[in-house]
Amino acid sequence: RVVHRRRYELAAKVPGPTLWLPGLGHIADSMYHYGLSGIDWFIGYYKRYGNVYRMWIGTHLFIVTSHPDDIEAIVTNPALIDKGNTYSLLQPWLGDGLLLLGGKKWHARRKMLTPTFHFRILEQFVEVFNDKGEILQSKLAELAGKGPVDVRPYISKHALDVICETAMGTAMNAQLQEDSEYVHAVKLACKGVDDRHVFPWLAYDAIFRMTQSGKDFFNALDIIHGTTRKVIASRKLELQNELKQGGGAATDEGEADIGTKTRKMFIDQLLTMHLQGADLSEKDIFDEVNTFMFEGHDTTMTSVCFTLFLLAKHPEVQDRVAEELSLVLGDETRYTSAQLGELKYLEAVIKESLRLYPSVPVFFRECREEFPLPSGYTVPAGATIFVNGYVAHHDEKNFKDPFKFDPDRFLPGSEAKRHHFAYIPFSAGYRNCIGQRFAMLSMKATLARVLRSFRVAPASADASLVLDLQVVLTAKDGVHLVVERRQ
Ligand code: HEM
Repeated sequence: RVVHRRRYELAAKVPGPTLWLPGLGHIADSMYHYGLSGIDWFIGYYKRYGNVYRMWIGTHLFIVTSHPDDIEAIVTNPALIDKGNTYSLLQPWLGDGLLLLGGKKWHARRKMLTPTFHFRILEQFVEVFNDKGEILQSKLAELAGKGPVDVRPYISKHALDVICETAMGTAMNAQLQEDSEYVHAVKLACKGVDDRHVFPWLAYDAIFRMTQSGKDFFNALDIIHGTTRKVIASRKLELQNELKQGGGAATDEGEADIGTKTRKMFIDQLLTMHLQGADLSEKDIFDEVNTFMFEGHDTTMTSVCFTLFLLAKHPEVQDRVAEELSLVLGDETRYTSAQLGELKYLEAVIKESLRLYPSVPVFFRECREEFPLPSGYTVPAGATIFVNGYVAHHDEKNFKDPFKFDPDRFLPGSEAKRHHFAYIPFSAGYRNCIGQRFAMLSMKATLARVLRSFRVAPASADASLVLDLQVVLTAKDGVHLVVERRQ
């Protein structure tokens, strides 16, 4: 009871909306002011209350901050690595994968998985990016000259093909099939998670299971999990045979030897560790593969779509990108990781796009003990810290003219001028995105492929996007672009 009283006392010192409907707290207030979905309330609340404010959802307290000093103190604090219940809706899909793990288990797993994202391994994925990119290129060629079209389904299938091949070593050929059961299942599973975020009563399993969305969700998980299980079983058999023949030794850097073509994907690296006696069970591998599939698909897809939209709206920037591409890539049709590394302007464009439209705009930390924030307020024990990167990215204290698309902000040399924790599309500190370098490389490869061959334009001069926060930040009505062949 003392802890509760203290929580209410500390919460009362933090600004926030009046609770005029007990039990519904923030939800009622944000619906009243800003509607049911969308993210307008992020900026709305920032304007009303500043960088730090409180929210009650039911009886649970959230302290929201977008202050870079607070963000730094939070993400670099080893006592603040647990995420609590905020991600529990993903549990049936991802189990105890890295994204959801906490405490010592997370520490050990993170240490074990870090080498699987070594740059030497990522370099080999460029071949996959080339193969899948060529298919995307041929699909977009069919759209050229045909007027505005929603490019998202094309980019989405491409992203799925890339992650299936790199995470599971399996070609799903989503781009080549009209009706893939697996692709359909991934879509339904994402929709189920989205629905549960938008309609809070669906968070209760018993209610969710009675709805069509819930039935679709659990059927979809059966298909997704069944596929992961099958792939693990067959790759394990292959690896066991290869190990018997003397391959697959660990290198002195502790990473799995991925010398042969069939043994380079994430799943093979995890299975090699498992077979060599690491503390990584088959169930752990199952959860990690599902996590990579989930984290590595929608995030990059939505970011590529936003970047294409921004380039369509800013032809002068698109021309500069095209110039850089022709300078660095010449007539090459298969790109190398070294060439992709040289595309500094394209990199600045992607970073600026992630500033304006971060795929993962917010994240959470569970606060078990009172935590004083550098900005002045104290987070009570038992509250959840809500880090709002979206607002930090749109705060004029951090970025001049924050709603303007200006990739020059991210050209080499410019970044040193601002607070290191004002820009956090991949989070930062202990629990930053383990797939960050993979994501940047794959997005560069995709955008280079598209923009080398095509010019994109908006569907109309005043085209704009309605943002929606689903599992990731998305454009609610798709991304409609005119695609033309580049001469
Ligand atoms: C544009 C693309 C991406 C963005 C913006 C992004 C962003 C993020 C963010 C903000 C987090 C922290 C989430 C939190 O603390 O709750 C995160 C974590 C994570 N990301 Fe990414 N991500 C991207 C792509 C990827 C890819 C391609 C992969 C894997 C192939 C991946 C795997 C993960 C994993 C496993 C975690 C959990 C890390 C941990 O807790 O130790 N992400 N990502």
